[in-house]
Amino acid sequence: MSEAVHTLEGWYCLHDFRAIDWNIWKSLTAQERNRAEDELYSLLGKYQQTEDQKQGSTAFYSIVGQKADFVFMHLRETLEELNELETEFNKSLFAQVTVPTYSYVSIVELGGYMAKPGVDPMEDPEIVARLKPALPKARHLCFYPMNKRREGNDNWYMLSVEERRNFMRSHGMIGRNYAGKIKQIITGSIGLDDWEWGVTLFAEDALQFKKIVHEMRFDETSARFGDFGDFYVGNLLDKQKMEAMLRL
Ligand code: VOV
Repeated sequence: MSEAVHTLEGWYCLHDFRAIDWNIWKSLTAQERNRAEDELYSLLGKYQQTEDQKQGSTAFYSIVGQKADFVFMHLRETLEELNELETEFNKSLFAQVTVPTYSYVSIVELGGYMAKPGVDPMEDPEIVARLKPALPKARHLCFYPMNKRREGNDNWYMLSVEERRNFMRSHGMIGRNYAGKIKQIITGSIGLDDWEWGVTLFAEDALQFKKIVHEMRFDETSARFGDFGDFYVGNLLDKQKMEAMLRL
């Protein structure tokens, strides 16, 4: 039996991917479209208020390609609050022109491989800020779920904690090369959704997503043990950008 790594958890996370049914959107009257947009923007205003009160955070991005048109990434203290957000949006007029295409439920996680022994991390404001972050408003977002492989000799969970710590050290060395270029939010989802982690990356330059995933792919941590779900990539949205996207 290998020793489980101690993890720290922060805010719960919901990635809510939606497509817009443009036929329905175009079939509405101008007045109905205005009402639907007003509701959406008032919800965005509420999300910003929650963020200003440090009670959570929401990232709002368009998604390029056919997998979705936009994503809300919500962080909140409890699963109940995420449920309330989802239901409140689903009841909105604007939701009636959207189609849910994917969602992911997880929780902000910091692994314990690099933890300083004897220090209570929850006393460290730095750590707490990383567990309950204000999500970046970077130009681009990339999301994908991933597992650590459990197949034959490539079973991450059968490795000793020493071996895993060494792998994660080399992973972290690569990651550090992207400090200032990529902000990563790792969310754990074992027991919460279909993969073991959600990886959400923020960058001003979308090419950096390709650079870091490519470089990590050659590192044994990912080369041997990384299994990946679908990738989603997109661009920062705000009220003005959404108005332009929705304008007929
Ligand atoms: C953008 C930079 C970046 C940086 C600096 C970075 C650093 C670190 C450190 C120091 C640690 C260990 C924390 C601890 O345990 O103290 C981690 C942890 C983790 N990472 Fe990471 N990662 C980055 C980026 C980064 C990427 C791009 C990916 C996807 C990997 C790929 O192949 O697509 C990733 C994955 C993970 C995961 C799934 C975990 C948890 C693994 C576990 O088993 O617990 N991560 N990550």
